Amino acid sequence: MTTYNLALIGFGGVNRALAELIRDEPRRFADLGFELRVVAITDLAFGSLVQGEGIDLAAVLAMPRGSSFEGLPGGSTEARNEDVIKNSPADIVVEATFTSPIDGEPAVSHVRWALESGKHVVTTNKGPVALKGQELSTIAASNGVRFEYEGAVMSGTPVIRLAHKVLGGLELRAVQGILNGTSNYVLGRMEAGLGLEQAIAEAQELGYAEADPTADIGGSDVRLKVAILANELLGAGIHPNDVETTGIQDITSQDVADALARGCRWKLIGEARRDADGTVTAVVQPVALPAGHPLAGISGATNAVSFTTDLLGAVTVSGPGAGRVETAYALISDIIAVDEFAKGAVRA
Ligand SMILES: NC(=O)C1=CN([C@@H]2O[C@H](COP(=O)(O)OP(=O)(O)OC[C@H]3O[C@@H](n4cnc5c(N)ncnc54)[C@H](O)[C@@H]3O)[C@@H](O)[C@H]2O)C=CC1
Ligand SMILES: N[C@@H](CC=O)C(=O)O
Repeated sequence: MTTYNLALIGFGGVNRALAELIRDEPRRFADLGFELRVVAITDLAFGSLVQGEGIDLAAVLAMPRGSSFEGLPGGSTEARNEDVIKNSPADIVVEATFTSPIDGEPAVSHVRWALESGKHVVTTNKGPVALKGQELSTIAASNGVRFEYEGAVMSGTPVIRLAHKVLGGLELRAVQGILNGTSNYVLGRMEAGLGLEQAIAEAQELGYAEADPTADIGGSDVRLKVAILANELLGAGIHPNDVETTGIQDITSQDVADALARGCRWKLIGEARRDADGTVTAVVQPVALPAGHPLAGISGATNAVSFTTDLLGAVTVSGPGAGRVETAYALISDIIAVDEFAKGAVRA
């Protein structure tokens, strides 16, 4: 049985959910042909912890936020990310710190340090993928390791890998969908009569929202996801700033009620489309969809994306777009991809 040593960078909702799965369900991984051992954790709130023989996850998960790893063997008060990423005995670095829609930092540096140290990276962080994806994938390839990021779009619902593997041989012409769980949840709660702020607070409590929820409501989270899909699937080579973006911040309770009265539902739609001249146009905007539209019935934190293809027409995938456990699953699917690569490399 292969054992992969993990370094968890960021110990918030998603990485804690992954740690809980490793603690509670080792059989799930054994059935996949490997076991997972967490040898390092860093977080701004806790500091750093490196224990090469494996960290007692039950003990660290029981530590309240605000306590420190200092005092534990291999522990320190500060999140010594660079040292831990470069020098801990991890095979796979799991990056789940805050997403920065501006420059992707510090996650871009975390990913780069790991790949240049010959460590695989799995991440749910959209910043490095949307802003430096091509560069980081090139670094990964030249170091013989994987850079995997399925959770960057639609949480654990397979989108990127599915489109690459299962829609191969089709010409993709456009991608369009609901790509932010928080804003979709909030719009649904506003339909039920809640105010915007109250609905956002619920989404935060449920673990859907970004650390700064204006990224969800203002559209910058979807902008990153549209840029990722446009670059990955349409070969667009665009920057997130190329995606014209309007969020739902100006949609009022009255707008929501008026739409419902007309049989419509407001949705935040992200889209990238290849035009006749070959260029790709990408846009994020709220749209009041008629009830019969396939995306109108997508509710709560569920997301959906529709691929427009030449031979099949529209192919739509729907599933969770946010959530701690759901997103931790994306990391597991990435680790499976790393394992396939590692075993394939061994066989070769
Ligand atoms: N929660 C969700 O549904 C989804 C989250 N994501 C992405 O996954 C990432 C993690 O999400 P969550 O766990 O929900 O966020 P979170 O806010 O619960 O956790 C992030 C953790 O990272 C830590 N952190 C921030 N900067 C750090 C630094 N420089 N060094 C060390 N630790 C640092 C914070 O203290 C916090 O504990 C984010 O980038 C988010 O955009 C992606 C898909 C879905
Ligand atoms: N905050 C995001 C989490 C996933 O990317 C969302 O609500 O969709």
